[in-house]
Amino acid sequence: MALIPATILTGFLGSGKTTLLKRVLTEAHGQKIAVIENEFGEENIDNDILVSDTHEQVIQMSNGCVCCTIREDLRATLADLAARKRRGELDFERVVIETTGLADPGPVAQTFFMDDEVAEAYLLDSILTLVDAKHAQEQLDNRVEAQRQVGFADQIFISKSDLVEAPALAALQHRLKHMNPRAPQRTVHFGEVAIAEVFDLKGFNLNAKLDIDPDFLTEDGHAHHGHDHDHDCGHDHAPGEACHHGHAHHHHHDDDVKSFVFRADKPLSPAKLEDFLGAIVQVYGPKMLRYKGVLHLKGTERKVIFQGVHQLMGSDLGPKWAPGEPRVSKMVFIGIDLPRDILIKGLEGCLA
Ligand SMILES: Nc1nc2c(ncn2[C@@H]2O[C@H](COP(=O)(O)OP(=O)(O)OP(=O)(O)O)[C@@H](O)[C@H]2O)c(=O)[nH]1
Repeated sequence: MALIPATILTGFLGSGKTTLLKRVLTEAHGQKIAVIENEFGEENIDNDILVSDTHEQVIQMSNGCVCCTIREDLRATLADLAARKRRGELDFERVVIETTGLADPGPVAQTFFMDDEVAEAYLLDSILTLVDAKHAQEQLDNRVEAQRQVGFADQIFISKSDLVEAPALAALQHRLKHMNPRAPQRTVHFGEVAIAEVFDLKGFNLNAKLDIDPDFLTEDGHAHHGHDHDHDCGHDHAPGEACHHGHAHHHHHDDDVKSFVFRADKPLSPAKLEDFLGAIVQVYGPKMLRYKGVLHLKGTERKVIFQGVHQLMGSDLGPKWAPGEPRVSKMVFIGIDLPRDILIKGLEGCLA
């Protein structure tokens, strides 16, 4: 049986998850979608909103948060849905999990890898994160959950851009890009987004490529993040405008979630790499939110697609390197206070 694609919809409280989901379900004529709703309270308001307008299967998981207390419920719900589909009792083509605004997407994503029954039935398509343009700066300053939701995203949707001025939006986009350079960003007005931009993104499975703006990489390659001039630098200038005072800038936000990229022109040794990454995830796994890469490994003519969440990692053989295509390994790491230099040095030590 074909794997059932699953989408995790996350975003801080009030960021517009339900609004977006409702739009998508309304638009998704002909597609049968099972929705797993997770809310804290007993009253599931979102559920009513969704059910009144659509004919989807909505499974409600209340009284806890899907990422912690009721994670076993999530596993059981997913397994049960798949079993009922197999038996012909339920008919659906994909699953959407809407998490609570305070959920950490990590454990939710891990459910798709850790449990055999779930892993055999589902394919995690992508993690979509809603970011509230009006409130995100403050949420990101104060709430680690909000940061992690951005760090995990395969696609970022920015809601409520109608409520902010263009420079504030640009500053937010800049900040998000530095936290997660891998996730494309797109503004959405009251959830208005084409279904093709929501489903089958294959973001998590990374079948295709790492979409990282090359200029961004050069900028980010420096140890000093001299680019966040637009916040808290103590000088009066418009957001987005560079600060012209001559002192050295630090990363003023001190966002816990940061990212960096490793690149190598020479092939990597599979054995060395496995040893090194295996050791690294033992130590830093809890801080490693997402890491992904396209690798050139010695001994294979095919690209190796590598990805992980916390301690769990996996790799797949991708397509062959095209004739004349530069065989460059690229890996992006997104995490909390990751020791960039240790990781980069270690990876350089893995060259064949
Ligand atoms: N101005 C504006 N408001 C929006 C936009 N998108 C959503 N909203 C409003 O924001 C509020 C919260 O939206 P929801 O979709 O309920 O947010 P949520 O993320 O599901 O909220 P929780 O489930 O409580 O975490 C609602 O009043 C929406 O109408 C937008 O693009 N612009």
